Amino acid sequence: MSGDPGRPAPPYVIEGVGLSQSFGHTRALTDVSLAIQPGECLGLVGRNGAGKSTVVSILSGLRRPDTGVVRLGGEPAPPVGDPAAWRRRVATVHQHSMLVPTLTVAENMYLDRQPRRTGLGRVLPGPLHWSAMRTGAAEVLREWGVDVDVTAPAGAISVEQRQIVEIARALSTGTRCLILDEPTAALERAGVRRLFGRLRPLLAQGVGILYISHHLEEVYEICDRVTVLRDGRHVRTGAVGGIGQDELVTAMVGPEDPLAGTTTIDAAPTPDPDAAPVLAVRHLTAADARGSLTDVSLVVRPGECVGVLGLAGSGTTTLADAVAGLVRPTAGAVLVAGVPLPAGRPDVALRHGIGYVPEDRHARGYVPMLGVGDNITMTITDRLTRYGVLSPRRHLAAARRLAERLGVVSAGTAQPVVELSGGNQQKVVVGRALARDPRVVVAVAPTQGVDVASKRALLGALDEVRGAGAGVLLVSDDLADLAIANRIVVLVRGRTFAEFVEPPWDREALIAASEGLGARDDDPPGTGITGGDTAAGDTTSGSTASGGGMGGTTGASAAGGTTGASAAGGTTGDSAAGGTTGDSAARGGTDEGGAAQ
Ligand SMILES: Nc1ncnc2c1ncn2[C@@H]1O[C@H](COP(=O)(O)OP(=O)(O)OP(=O)(O)O)[C@@H](O)[C@H]1O
Repeated sequence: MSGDPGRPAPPYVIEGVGLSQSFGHTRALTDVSLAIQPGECLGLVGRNGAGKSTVVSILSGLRRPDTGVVRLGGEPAPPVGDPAAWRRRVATVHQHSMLVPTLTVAENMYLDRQPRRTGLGRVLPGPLHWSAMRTGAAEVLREWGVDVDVTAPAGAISVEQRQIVEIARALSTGTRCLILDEPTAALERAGVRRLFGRLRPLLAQGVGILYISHHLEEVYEICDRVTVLRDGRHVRTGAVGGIGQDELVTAMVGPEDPLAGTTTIDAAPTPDPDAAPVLAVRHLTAADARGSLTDVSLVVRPGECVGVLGLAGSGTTTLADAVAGLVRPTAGAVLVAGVPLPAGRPDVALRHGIGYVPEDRHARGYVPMLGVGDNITMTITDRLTRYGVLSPRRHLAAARRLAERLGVVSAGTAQPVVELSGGNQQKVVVGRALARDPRVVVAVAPTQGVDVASKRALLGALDEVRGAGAGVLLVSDDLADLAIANRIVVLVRGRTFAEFVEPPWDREALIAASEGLGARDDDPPGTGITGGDTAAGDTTSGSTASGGGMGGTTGASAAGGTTGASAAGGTTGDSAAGGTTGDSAARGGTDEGGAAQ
């Protein structure tokens, strides 16, 4: 590890020395070395395409480097091609789900190590002990606080649940070396807290962890040291306490990168409050395993970005899917520019101007073997044809323009998307959603897995769309994403719980609201949200003018329905809880009055 004066003494739990790897003309890694001591958590950071996942596949035994060696506990690693031997020594949670979707959650938890009933040793192993597998899996997942049916196929559970199953599976093998490649990308805050709560005792027991994340605050929270890669090369390694966040970002992007600290997102301009909504969601009710919706109403006006925040299972992704036609609601309506969309018809939603960035980019976002150009122009092929034949010239020009707009780094528009780094795949997905100049962009976690600088570029692209008069419905629990929002609607257990109408956003108030909590202790009287437990059916949601950096909030939820909005249907009522201001009610987009315009 060149340039690391504090290099720990061997034996290392895992050590990669002089690793180099090329893919065709792409040099993914050049002479990278890193090592992890027992009980140490090493962060590995770098921009999209810096080579982090390539390091992970080499250190997990999935790929033999062109040059360099891997040692585990000071000894040579098993040969590539003996995955079972590697799995006993190194537990890896990859960026892409490695669960077998057709097997049950319990079967996935015990892949390769199924418990068996007593047999006759090696000669005649006993039959699989299915009930032990189910009970064991349920127990581990209960410890993680995940309510998953272990007999359900892994393909049927949510992205977040899948990720937790993978992490729990990796940790339950008793390994001394754990590699986590963006483990929190699909986790909400409570999940991240739980994850860190699990990692700390493991570190105390001497397990070494390689931790990859684009969330730098996590690196500062859990890692002892951090290694920075740039363009496949080792740039720096040091104790996290000795490297400030700005320094870390500069090391990642390079001092002369135009994105280094310059691009900021300006405060969102206020859209015309009297403009007819470009998107209206009316009394939407939908059942879905990933979170149901009950009577949710909201509007998005031209030039407006409405953020939607909520914990996993709160219904935020179901709302996005229902607007995009991928979930069929049981009641309610979605209108684009006043025209009701038929339920469950994504093709019609697309034609009416909905651009969609799905949560699960690997399953729904792109066709892996198709090139960047084919993927990014997929929603506009009708516009690129002449006399029924695709015009190669127009196709190439559109592909280049879109890839450039999103800053997709690839070997060219013909490169299959499967070969791109995770963050660049995400840019292709966003590019595809924006290609058709949509009236409304519905984006779920659009910056997931994207590096800090590219994040600004992606959010900038959404901001631009909004600036050009489209509406944006932005579902994200990354509060940095929500910086571009004009309003933020918070869902709790499928219902609208609160609405924040005036930036700048108060981080703590947003988090509290998403967890169904009311005013913070330190809020002055008369400010903040007073929200009860929506399940109790007796919610009292107040609203306020801005105070303490928090915009006015107007709660609107549940059967109590003291705030008229969606539950009462039809009017925006003042809150009985007091503190309601005309401002928040007038601008509150959940009012059906707005939706009806
Ligand atoms: N199978 C492959 N075929 C061709 N090129 C590849 C392949 N896998 C990775 N690459 C290239 O190697 C480089 C490093 O990619 P890698 O996935 O390791 O980056 P990363 O740092 O993990 O990025 P991200 O943060 O976006 O996940 C990229 O230029 C990528 O396009």
